[in-house]
Amino acid sequence: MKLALIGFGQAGGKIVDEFLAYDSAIDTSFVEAAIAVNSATTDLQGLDHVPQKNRVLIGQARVKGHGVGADNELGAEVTEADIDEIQGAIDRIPVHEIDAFLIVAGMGGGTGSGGAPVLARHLNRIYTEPVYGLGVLPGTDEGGIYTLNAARSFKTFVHEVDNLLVFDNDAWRSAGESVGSGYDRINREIVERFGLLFAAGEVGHGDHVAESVVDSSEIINTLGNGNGNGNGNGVSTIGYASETVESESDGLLSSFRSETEFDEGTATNRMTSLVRKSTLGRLTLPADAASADRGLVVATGPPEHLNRKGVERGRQWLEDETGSMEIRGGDYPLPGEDEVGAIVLLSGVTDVPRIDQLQQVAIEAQETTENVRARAQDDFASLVDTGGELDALF
Ligand SMILES: Nc1nc2c(ncn2[C@@H]2O[C@H](COP(=O)(O)OP(=O)(O)OP(=O)(O)O)[C@@H](O)[C@H]2O)c(=O)[nH]1
Repeated sequence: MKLALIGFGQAGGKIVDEFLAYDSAIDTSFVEAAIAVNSATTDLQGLDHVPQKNRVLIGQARVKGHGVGADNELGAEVTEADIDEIQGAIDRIPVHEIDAFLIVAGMGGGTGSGGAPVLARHLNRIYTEPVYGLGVLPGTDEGGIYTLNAARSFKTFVHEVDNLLVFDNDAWRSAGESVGSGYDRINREIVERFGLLFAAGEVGHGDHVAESVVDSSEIINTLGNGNGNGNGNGVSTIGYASETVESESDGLLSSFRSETEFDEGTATNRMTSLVRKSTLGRLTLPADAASADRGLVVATGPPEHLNRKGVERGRQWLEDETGSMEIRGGDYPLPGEDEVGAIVLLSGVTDVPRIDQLQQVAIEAQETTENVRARAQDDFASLVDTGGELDALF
């Protein structure tokens, strides 16, 4: 499917940058346009792929290009004030050629966390195309303010978008990695999963006609349709699993194999177990698959290793697992690749322990912050209080 990507804040911009690198490395282009919005000049300068003219600096009057310092209320305010600047960049996109907007943001900071929901509301008011969000949750070790920001942003963002796709940094961090290299690796993981899904809905592999290619409308129907007012179709998470196979260009063995020798049973069993692995393994946002409302299974890999029966079995398994009748399935053929994979999109998940935990910690952080503020005010008052015996200068 064709997307207009908008990266909000530092994390959002870096992930969109990575999407652009991925999009040009594969031969199915799903990025129609990419914009980066930030209140920090240096973050915009650090991007490699987003075109210069599509980098929008907001909040200059308030923060002079220095960012909002993890204050997401300020992030929302400066976005509101400078929405015309962002609209100016969006006006250059041929919106009639896109299937959806995707706003990408880290939810723990200030600019993306506060600004992304404001932009989602704005876009949903103006355009009929669906507006999706890709929200990144902070690690649990980042501290109270990031958790509080993320919980408040999540609560707001989810109602302003047609679906909120979520990636949890906490579930994907590895011990012993520096923050910088950790994010680079995580960003590649993000882009591989979401990129494969969006590219699947944009198949253009010439004469390789798959048995049942996934269409962008199937992704949109799974995520939730744009009805012009956002209106929350809930939260989505993605699973992915793959296995190396021998591709047709891999030498003698395969060159002797004819169409009729295609091992239907192996391909079917492989795909069924990949769908299970993908659903029950590490999701972008860990969640109980049984709580999903809708789902989509996409089989990827060399067309000679994909069969309709495999997708159908995987789809049926997911139907049983979720108890949902709205599980779609299809192929994304990748000629010449040596991996067969299964992407599982679970939409409308409600059993998400990480969100419950995030909200709980955020409520505690909010209470602590209020108490500390109140105490600090009292302490300050008593610090300067002289019992009325000293006059102020003016
Ligand atoms: N996956 C991923 N997460 C990131 C990356 N950079 C930051 N984050 C996460 O995103 C959160 C928000 O950080 P930023 O995107 O830097 O914040 P911002 O939106 O630019 O806002 P301010 O810096 O406060 O103006 C952090 O708490 C991290 O959890 C990144 O490159 N990849």
